[in-house]
Amino acid sequence: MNKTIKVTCAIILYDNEVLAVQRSETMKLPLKWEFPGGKIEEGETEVECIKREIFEELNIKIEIKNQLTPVTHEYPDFKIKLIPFTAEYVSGELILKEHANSVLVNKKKLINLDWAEADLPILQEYLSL
Ligand SMILES: Nc1nc2c([nH]c(=O)n2[C@H]2C[C@H](O)[C@@H](COP(=O)(O)OP(=O)(O)OP(=O)(O)O)O2)c(=O)[nH]1
Repeated sequence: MNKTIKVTCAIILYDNEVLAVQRSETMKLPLKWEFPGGKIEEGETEVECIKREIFEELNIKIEIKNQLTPVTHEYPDFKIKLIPFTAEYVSGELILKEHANSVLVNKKKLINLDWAEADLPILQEYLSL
């Protein structure tokens, strides 16, 4: 069995809207929408990971607010533990380094995007806050 990969992601508020990003055609889960983030590296805390990933992928700095409930999800060919944080934009110009697209969406409209499956419970929890 493959081992579970640990991934952090951030629900980033930017002028009262939430940032969602679309995976590129060449990534796993092509063209699915997700909260930006990535795999935890050895020796790194979850919070260090999410801040690093957001800067690497989007060129912005964020402030972490809260951790939401982690979700374990099995895709057909791999399994992840997705660890979500809420966050606020702090500084920097948004530059997409890896993703195909990004949108700022009103919280109530987030559900209309075609999300990576593992994100759905996270989205549900966030919408209930
Ligand atoms: N960053 C992020 N990844 C997510 C989310 N939901 C979800 O299922 N994932 C999956 C997609 C990826 O397989 C994995 C995150 O890894 P990554 O973004 O660092 O890796 P990657 O696309 O380069 O994947 P890989 O080809 O290296 O395996 O978690 C999410 O909301 N954010």
